[in-house]
Amino acid sequence: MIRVGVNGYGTIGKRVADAVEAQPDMEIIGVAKTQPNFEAHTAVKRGYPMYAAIPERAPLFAEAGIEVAGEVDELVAEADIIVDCTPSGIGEQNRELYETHHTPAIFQGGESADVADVSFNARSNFDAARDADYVRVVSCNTTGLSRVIAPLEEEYGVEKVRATLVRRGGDPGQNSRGPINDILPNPIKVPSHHGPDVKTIFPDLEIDTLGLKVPATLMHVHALNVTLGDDVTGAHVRQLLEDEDRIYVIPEGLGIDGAGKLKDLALDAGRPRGDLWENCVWGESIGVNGRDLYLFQAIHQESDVIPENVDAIRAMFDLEDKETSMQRTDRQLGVGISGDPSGFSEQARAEFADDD
Ligand SMILES: NC(=O)C1=CN([C@@H]2O[C@H](COP(=O)(O)OP(=O)(O)OC[C@H]3O[C@@H](n4cnc5c(N)ncnc54)[C@H](O)[C@@H]3O)[C@@H](O)[C@H]2O)C=CC1
Ligand SMILES: O=C(OP(=O)(O)O)[C@H](O)COP(=O)(O)O
Repeated sequence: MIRVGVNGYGTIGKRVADAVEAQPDMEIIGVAKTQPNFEAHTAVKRGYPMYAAIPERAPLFAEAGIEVAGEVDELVAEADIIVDCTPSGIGEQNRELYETHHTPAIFQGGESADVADVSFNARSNFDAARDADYVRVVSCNTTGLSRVIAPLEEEYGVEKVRATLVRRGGDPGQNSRGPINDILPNPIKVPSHHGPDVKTIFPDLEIDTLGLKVPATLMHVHALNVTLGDDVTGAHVRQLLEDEDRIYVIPEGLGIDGAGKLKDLALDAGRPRGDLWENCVWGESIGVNGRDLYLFQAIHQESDVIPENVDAIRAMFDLEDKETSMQRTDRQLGVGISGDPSGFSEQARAEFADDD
């Protein structure tokens, strides 16, 4: 049983904690937080021991009625691995703490690539993280791009990727973010940082990306053009993507015409926090002209990286091969929307219970 600590219990951290706890081969031994806000109370309700990320603030937790199990360095000392889910730039500062205690760590995509030995996407380079001490799970957008590029590259070869990323302005709780009423080229300079980030996973890939930010909190939407190595048909590409567990090809006829209805689908299905761990590719958008493939996909920024963090732990401890780890993660979480979108989580869990 791998003993996991989560440092930084916000949007990503709380989801990672629940996903780890749902696995049979790992457990949460504590989470570190800076303040006793509503998420701290949720952590307590879920039974996660609470550690003070900033020692001087420990008394605030006691005042809020939250028992503190210790300070963050105690959590780091006790854990087999820390998943660092602190805001961009803080993870880099924390690396010294992890090194001091010889505790391996996973960082998130807001950190620069050189924070870790390996940038990770389970589908694309699982084995690169084997036995690594420091791994960075790439950002939500890079994860979304990598999951599509990997099967295309394997099946047809990829000559060039061009992607326009329409990014949500902030997460639902980030009321200080924007824009509120604007459409921002962001970054204005082309290419955006996403292309180079994808190249941390596919070093030889030709890719240009453009980014925008819009007044939405739901999801990112990508418009993708991939020049493939072979002439293909749309139907062939569609089948290839449908065969990927972490890609949901949205069927025609469901009336899902945007990110809002995708989120409704997840909520109707009873998914925790309305999460959509899969890339959501509109089936109707998959179009081919010679070797040029086009498609639209929506990426749920708050949750697509969550299964990747679980797989990164298994890779770093050399617990499973890629396929076994990804399948186990997916089944425990309920990843994989299939025929009946209204009941997929329960169905996936039941299948797993049958298997084990
Ligand atoms: N929210 C998103 O859409 C995605 C975020 N990421 C990356 O994940 C990382 C975390 O992002 P979020 O969860 O969105 O941030 P967040 O702001 O929701 O959560 C970060 C948490 O860390 C806490 N924190 C701040 N300083 C700390 C410290 N010194 N020690 C311990 N905890 C501290 C904050 O109070 C907060 O609870 C970033 O690198 C981000 O770029 C990656 C994919 C998607
Ligand atoms: O890494 C992300 O996006 P990005 O790859 O577009 O920079 C995550 O969605 C977090 O982005 P944020 O820095 O806008 O919170």
